[in-house]
Order: sequence, then structure tokens, then C-alpha cells
Amino acid sequence: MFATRQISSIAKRAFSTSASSNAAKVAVLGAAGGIGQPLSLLLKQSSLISHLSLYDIVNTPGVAADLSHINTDSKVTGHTPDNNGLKEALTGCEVVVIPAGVPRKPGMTRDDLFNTNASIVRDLAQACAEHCPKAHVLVIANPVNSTVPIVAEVFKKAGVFDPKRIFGVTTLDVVRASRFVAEVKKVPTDQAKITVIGGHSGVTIVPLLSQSGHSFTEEEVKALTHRIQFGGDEVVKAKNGAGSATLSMAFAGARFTNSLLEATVAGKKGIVEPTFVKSDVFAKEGVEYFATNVELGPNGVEKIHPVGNVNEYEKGLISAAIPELKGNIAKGQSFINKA
Ligand SMILES: NC(=O)C1=CN([C@@H]2O[C@H](COP(=O)(O)OP(=O)(O)OC[C@H]3O[C@@H](n4cnc5c(N)ncnc54)[C@H](O)[C@@H]3O)[C@@H](O)[C@H]2O)C=CC1
Ligand SMILES: O=C([O-])CC(=O)C(=O)O
Repeated sequence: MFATRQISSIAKRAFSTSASSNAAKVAVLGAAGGIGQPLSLLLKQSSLISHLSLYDIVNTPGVAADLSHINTDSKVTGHTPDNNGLKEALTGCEVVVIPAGVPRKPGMTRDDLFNTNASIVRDLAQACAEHCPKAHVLVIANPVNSTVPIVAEVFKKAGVFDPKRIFGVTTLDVVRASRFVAEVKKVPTDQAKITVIGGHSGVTIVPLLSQSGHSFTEEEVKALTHRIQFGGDEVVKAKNGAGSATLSMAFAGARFTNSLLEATVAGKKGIVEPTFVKSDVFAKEGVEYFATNVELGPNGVEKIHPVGNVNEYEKGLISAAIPELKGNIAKGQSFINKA
């Protein structure tokens, strides 16, 4: 009797962690970090994930053991560089999310992170190109305006580049914009849907408040625009040396990952998220990557939405963003292509 019960409970556990055909293996690289842990917690709740594969240079066995007790159906594994851990973490992945890298301290720009994070992202991208070349790669590590071109150049060198599958995660900018506008207009956040285009740092973050359906005074536009562009600095300052946004970023990263899984794994149509991707929108101005709203489909980027109508103030914001973006993108590209 005892033996039977024991066998059936083992069978149930095995069943509860088995892969479902319409669920994917998803890896989080940097999974033990400030973003990685809460992001992994949120992803553990997704029924579209069969296997959550957590990689970091430290501490993932503990994070994975902890998350694996949550009674959702995905399997959770933890990997470190030991025993070919990165290869094991990535093999079979359909989606790889990369929050690995150092965060800002007060007084730093995102570009100041380049020296440390560029090589971290390059090495992880190389491993993705080798072990899961068809995966959708979601780059959170800053500076996003440079790290996305880094991943793309690594994939090009490996001969596996697909521009539809490499994404810079800019979701936090629209999450913040929605919250800040809702506060000013005193409306629920679902009535504050704000388009944000450009890139993910300071003046390259361009909110299009004129498209929101709300009216603003000139002072409100200026204050909101500044707050959306420099929202990250608010958190860096408040954390006072202990890092940058982690919890709101985990929320935003999970939102983007879930949207992508709905489009790719569940085959839902019409899913639109803002994201920094290879784009023709400002190609004439020499900008190769740009964030706009993007419809997601089974193969990643399905359709890049145009910028739409913008007013004179927003045209000025776009003009200020373009040279900075071009510089950030070129810096990432030449990091990989330098002799
Ligand atoms: N795209 C966005 O909107 C946002 C991006 N970020 C960026 O995300 C990155 C991570 O931020 P936090 O989680 O707060 O930092 P953190 O320092 O708390 O965590 C980073 C993790 O990366 C790991 N790591 C370092 N090198 C690694 C490697 N080679 N392979 C695997 N893992 C490695 C570390 O061990 C650590 O656990 C930063 O670059 C930050 O600027 C942060 C907020 C928003
Ligand atoms: O500000 C930072 O360094 C982190 C980040 O990208 C954000 O919070 O938007």
C-alpha cells in the first residue's frame, strides 16, 4: 500500500515537470541577479514555459532549487560555468533572456557600463549562436543601444543572424510612461497607453505623448518627457549605490517574454510590444536599430509599426535621439568587428 502510494507520487512529480508540446524551454542568463531572480519567479508562473533554465556565474543551483518547489508545471534547472553549464543551459532553448551584466551606480550613464557589459554580452551571444542559433534573444543588459548590435554582429559572424529574433527589451520605458501619465491625468493605467520609440537611454527614449489620446499642458509634456527619459536615474539615485531598477524591470521583462511566447508558442495573432530591433524606420538617417511598436509572430518580428503622426516637439526629440543612437550602435558593432 505504502509502496503503491509512493510510486504514484513519484509518477505525479515526473508528470508535473514534463514538457508540454506547446510550451518552450526558456533560459535566463544572469538568473541569480537583481533582475534575474524576480524575472525567473515571474516566468515560473507561465504555462507557456516547459523548462526554465537558469544560468549565472554564481548561485543558480540555489535559485533553481527554490523556484522548483513552486507547483506550476515547468521544470527548473540551475547552471553555472562548471561542467559545460552554459551549453547545457542553452541547448534546446527557444527563448533566451539576458539580464547578465553590471548595473549603474549614481553618476554613471548606461554607456559607462559598456566596458564591462559588452564582453559579457558578446560571450553569452557566442554561446547562443553555437548552442541555440534559432532562439529568440531578448537583451536586457545595458547599454541596450549597444548590446543589441553586439549580439547581432556575433550572430552575423557565426552565420546564424536572423534580425527577426534579436530584441532589445525597452518595455520598462512604456511601463513607466503609462504609470507616470496615469498619475498626472488621474486615470487608471489601462487608459494610459503611451508609445515610446527610439532607444533605451536618456534622450534616445522618445515618448510620443501626442498619440496618447490625452491632452497635456506644455509644462506637463516637458516634465513627463523628462521623467520617462530619466526614470532609470530616479531608481539609481534612490538605491544609492545598490544598483538600478530590478523589480520593475523583472515585471517589464516578464511582460515582453510572455508576449513573445504568446506569439511564438501559442500562435496568438496581433500581439504588439515596443522593442529595439533591426529596423528600416530611420534607415535613411543611418540608424540601423530603432525601437517602435512591433507586431510579434511565430518567427519573432512580424511587422514593424511606423512612427505615425508626431508634433514639432516630438520631431525635436527624435532629432536629438538620432545622433546618439547612431554612436551607440556603431560602438557596439565596432566592438565585435575591430581588427
Ligand atoms: N533594459 C532595461 O530596461 C534595463 C536593463 N538593466 C540592466 O540589466 C543588467 C542587470 O542588472 P541587475 O540584475 O540589477 O544586476 P545584478 O548585478 O544584480 O545582476 C547581474 C547578474 O549577472 C551575473 N553575471 C555577470 N557576468 C555574467 C556572465 N558572464 N554570465 C552570466 N551571468 C553573469 C552576475 O553574477 C549577477 O548575478 C544591468 O546591465 C542593468 O543596467 C536594468 C534595468 C532595466
Ligand atoms: O537606469 C538604469 O541603469 C537601468 C535601466 O536601464 C532602467 O531602469 O531603465
